Amino acid sequence: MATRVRPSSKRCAVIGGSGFLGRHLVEKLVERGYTVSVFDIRQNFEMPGVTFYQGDLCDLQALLPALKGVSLVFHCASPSPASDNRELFERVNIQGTDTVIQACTEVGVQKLVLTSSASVVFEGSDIKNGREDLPYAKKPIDYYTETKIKQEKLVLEACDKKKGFLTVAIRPHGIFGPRDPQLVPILVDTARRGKMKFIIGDGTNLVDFTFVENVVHGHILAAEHLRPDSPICGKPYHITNDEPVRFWDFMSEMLVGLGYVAPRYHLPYMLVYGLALLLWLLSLVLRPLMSFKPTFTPMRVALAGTHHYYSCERAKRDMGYKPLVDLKEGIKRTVQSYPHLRQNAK
Ligand SMILES: NC(=O)C1=CN([C@@H]2O[C@H](COP(=O)(O)OP(=O)(O)OC[C@H]3O[C@@H](n4cnc5c(N)ncnc54)[C@H](OP(=O)(O)O)[C@@H]3O)[C@@H](O)[C@H]2O)C=CC1
Ligand SMILES: CC(C)=CCC[C@@H](C)[C@H]1CC[C@H]2C3=C(CC[C@]12C)[C@@]1(C)CCC(=O)C[C@@H]1CC3
Repeated sequence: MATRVRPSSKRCAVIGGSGFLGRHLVEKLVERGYTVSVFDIRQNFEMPGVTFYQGDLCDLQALLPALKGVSLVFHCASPSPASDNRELFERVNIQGTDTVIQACTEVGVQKLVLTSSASVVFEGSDIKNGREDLPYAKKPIDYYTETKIKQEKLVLEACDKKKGFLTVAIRPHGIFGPRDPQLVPILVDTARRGKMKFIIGDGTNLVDFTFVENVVHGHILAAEHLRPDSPICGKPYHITNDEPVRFWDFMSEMLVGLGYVAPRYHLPYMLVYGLALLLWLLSLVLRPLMSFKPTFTPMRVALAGTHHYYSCERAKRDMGYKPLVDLKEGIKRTVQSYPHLRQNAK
């Protein structure tokens, strides 16, 4: 049993704090006067007011020192959604999250804020202004989503006012911004390989893309509203830019901002989805012989060709959430932050 140190309300830990969202969160917390412990499998920056603990969150003994004396923990670590390693997702997102809860209880952490995902309700068909009471996906579209569902349930079910352990889950959608390792880099890579010429479907599908600083704001508001008398205990909250946008308009704006040509030829959604499914099956069958990763996975095609946007009314009502940076400004800041990904960049 670990010894308990009296937790300070301005001391917090960010698990996954070296990642895209995690690092933005750490920077904002420090700006707001928090002392931060980062726990991550890798360390990629240094900052005054931040102590690093390197380790695997599945390892209880490695986690305990990082959480000791801390009253608030943010858990935003996950394997990349681009992976298809089922065992890794189960180990990190399910068993690892169980270990995080165990570590919090052992050292007397009072609040746990989980970064979940709005995709926990997404099954590949349209969601328009979806609220948090939508049922979890019965047929999750990939292992990432399947394990994010189980992870969210674990964290919300662990909320126990009597024991003084309060939890909440933030469900962002399509996070973008400076240093994002996924959306813009994958988009640019696809464009550079000449594969961003086509619009999947009629191009009118609306989607949420959320600027990273708004996601950070939602996390901090949740942490600061998490009290025994608060309605947010044990509940999930959508955090979005509250500005659903056509998926293909958003992608085109990013591409054109970086000097690439916007996609313009339309392809039928079902045709592309069918091809993506076929390629994915082929990659599974051929795995013992050769490894190839299709760019257009069934998940990405579904995300690119359907409506999926979510209401953040509950976050507005219960924690006074309002996006701080609008989509136009978010896109501008993101484009400016990637000079090396511009067309013609050396
Ligand atoms: N990006 C998005 O659009 C969305 C993300 N989310 C959620 O937000 C969270 C943060 O995502 P994002 O910042 O994009 O992801 P990142 O991959 O940038 O950050 C996750 C961090 O967690 C680390 N990590 C992974 N496995 C472990 C482990 N076993 N022990 C300790 N650290 C580990 C990663 O290290 P390494 O890189 O070496 O694996 C990385 O530093 C995730 O929970 C994700 O599910 C939700 C909705 C949308
Ligand atoms: C069609 C194509 C190749 C577009 C390139 C952009 C995509 C890589 C992104 C578009 C929507 C993004 C998204 C996620 C990852 C990156 C995209 C597929 C998530 C799956 C990340 C993790 C989540 O929790 C949900 C996200 C939904 C949107």
